[in-house]
Amino acid sequence: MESVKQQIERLRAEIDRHNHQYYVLNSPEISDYDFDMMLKQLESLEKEYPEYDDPLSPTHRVGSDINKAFEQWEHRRPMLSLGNTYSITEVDEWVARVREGLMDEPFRIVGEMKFDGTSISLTYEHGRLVRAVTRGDGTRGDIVTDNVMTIRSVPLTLQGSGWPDEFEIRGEILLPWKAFDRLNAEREFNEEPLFANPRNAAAGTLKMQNSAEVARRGLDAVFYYLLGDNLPYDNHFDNMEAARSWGFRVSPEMKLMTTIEEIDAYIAHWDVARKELPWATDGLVFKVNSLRQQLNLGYTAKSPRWAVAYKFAAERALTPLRYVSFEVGRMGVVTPVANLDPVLLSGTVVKRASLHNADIIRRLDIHEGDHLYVEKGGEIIPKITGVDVSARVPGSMPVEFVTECPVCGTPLVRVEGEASHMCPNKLGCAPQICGRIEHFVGRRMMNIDGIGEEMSVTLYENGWVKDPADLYSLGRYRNEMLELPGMGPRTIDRMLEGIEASKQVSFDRVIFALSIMFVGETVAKKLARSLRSMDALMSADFDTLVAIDDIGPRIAQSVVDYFSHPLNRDIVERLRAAGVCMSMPDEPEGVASGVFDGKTVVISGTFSHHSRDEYKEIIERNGGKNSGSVSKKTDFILAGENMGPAKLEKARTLGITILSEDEFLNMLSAQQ
Ligand SMILES: NC(=O)c1ccc[n+]([C@@H]2O[C@H](COP(=O)([O-])OP(=O)(O)OC[C@H]3O[C@@H](n4cnc5c(N)ncnc54)[C@H](O)[C@@H]3O)[C@@H](O)[C@H]2O)c1
Ligand SMILES: [Zn+2]
Repeated sequence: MESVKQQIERLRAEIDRHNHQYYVLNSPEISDYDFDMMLKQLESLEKEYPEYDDPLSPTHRVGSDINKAFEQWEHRRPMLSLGNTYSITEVDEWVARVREGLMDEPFRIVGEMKFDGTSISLTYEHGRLVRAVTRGDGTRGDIVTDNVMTIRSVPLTLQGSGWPDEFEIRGEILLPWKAFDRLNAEREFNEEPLFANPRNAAAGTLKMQNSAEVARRGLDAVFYYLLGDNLPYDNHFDNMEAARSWGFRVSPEMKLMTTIEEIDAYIAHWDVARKELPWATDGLVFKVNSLRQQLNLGYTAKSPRWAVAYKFAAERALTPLRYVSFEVGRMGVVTPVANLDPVLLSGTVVKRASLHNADIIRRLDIHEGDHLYVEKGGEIIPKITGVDVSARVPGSMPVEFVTECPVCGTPLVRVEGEASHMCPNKLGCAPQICGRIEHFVGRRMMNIDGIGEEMSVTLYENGWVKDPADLYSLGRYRNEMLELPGMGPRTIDRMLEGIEASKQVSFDRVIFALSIMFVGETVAKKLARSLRSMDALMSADFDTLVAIDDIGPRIAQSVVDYFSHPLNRDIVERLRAAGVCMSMPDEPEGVASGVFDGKTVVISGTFSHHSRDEYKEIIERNGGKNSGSVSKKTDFILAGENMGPAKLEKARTLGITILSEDEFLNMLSAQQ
């Protein structure tokens, strides 16, 4: 038997691990509800056995999102979590505690949405944004000013009047449902792992090193706390209205209330109505309105006593597993899918849910015919979260991951260090071949009209197209194609015209179209821009590839592997012979003037003449190297508007030359 002490230690270790998965890796393994229950269990054990308490226990701390790639900033006022409840009774108990704490003084409560994103603290001085910091560990957070500045709904300079000379405003960075769906569709298409929910996607995006990519993803922000020494009002509600008038997005669903009945009605209303909001919410937050009363109630180590979160339970259903199917993607990755008895969840019928990989099947310990819990909370992708073991048929066998490809029968291999199994028969396994053809013709690759998933299969099954290069000689099967039902001359002509037109598609998209593992749209662009031709790409060795910005060892190895295969080289040669574009056009202007030869340049802030990415290219074209952080090795800083003060400070101490946008452009034109 586990002793209480052992139990406490086990819970702490488990919770620490889940915190890391959630805040740092942005890929939670268990539901929020299960996590919260685990934490509550630890809390009550620690309360019951205070002799085992430990100041480092996760019950006393805020989960940390600190990432070593960023500079940190110490919060002037700690950023805490919120006490959370899952029932109206617990909200009622909180109201009673507030009443008691305020010694029966009358008070009002503000109800608002609990936005499901990641917290941010913005500091404004003289009406200008100077700094954006994540919650971090509550005491120190990561400086993410550059990324936050890409969010259009964050005012860089304030409107109206009446703001304090210096103040902090806190809120949530969110990825609206629409942007989330688009991002995941894109990732699915590129066979990249999907984000479990908009919260993880928002948190992951905010921590990216490439602000242009952050801008592209379409983050948004809503604000819900104003802090400072000279706030305009003595209460939360009016301060938020003031912030709204300065240009901040503040939740329009805020409401002032006094009774538990009103709170109850507010919960009942928003439990349903929230589904219409453009972004994910995971509950409601109730706050005491008066700032003086907030001060009187104070804080615990982890959360304010004057606020509480009411969390909506994720919708969960129990349904029998019919069977597990194994599906082969274009890269050969085999994905297990649970096929379920259809069940209604959050308004949609769920029939299938990915089980991701063998480890997850084993961890859930799924047996044939088991009843599975399916959840759809903040996440739109249904997720299997557990098994109802009590309903298990005695003697039923655990679900085993297949050892051979379900389509071509080739024994599967497991790539070392990866969770996935692959069918290595790249050149003979039908779903992989059809998947690659379908990818090749896709809108963002060669953009060939008239060929989709079904047509790819038809072309392959009839032996007309066995790889993407075969498309360019498809015309010779015109007569045979005409014999197929549903294939009129117009359909065929449209296809052939689309194929002809695809020869004009730019080189970076050709690289993306090839289906090289880990080479998505962004990576393809990087490769095209720095290597400039197919010949250079094909002959690039590992070292050449990893030296390119943002190309890591995994991608580099995959590119080398791809071109080491004679059949892939053959495809490329046949594409070349067909007239497909094999290089980037020559640079029209500013060919390597060498102003920045061998110099390291850091770009910071926002610019008016070119985008940050354009400046990066200009620097590279002129012999320089871009770097994300200021260090002794930095030669120049190209400083735009609103450069982060921490960077500025560091640059000054190190004596680095700071160039304004105009100075930078003058330097270039002087050389030409
Ligand atoms: N599934 C897992 O493995 C796992 C692991 C760790 C944490 N979690 C989840 O994260 C939660 C803990 O995270 P947390 O500490 O960020 O707490 P929280 O998300 O429960 O609540 C605090 C946060 O709510 C946000 N918030 C949104 N709207 C708000 C508003 N109107 N007013 C004030 N704050 C608002 C703020 O960012 C604040 O930091 C847990 O309850 C758990 O559900 C899950
Ligand atoms: Zn196969």
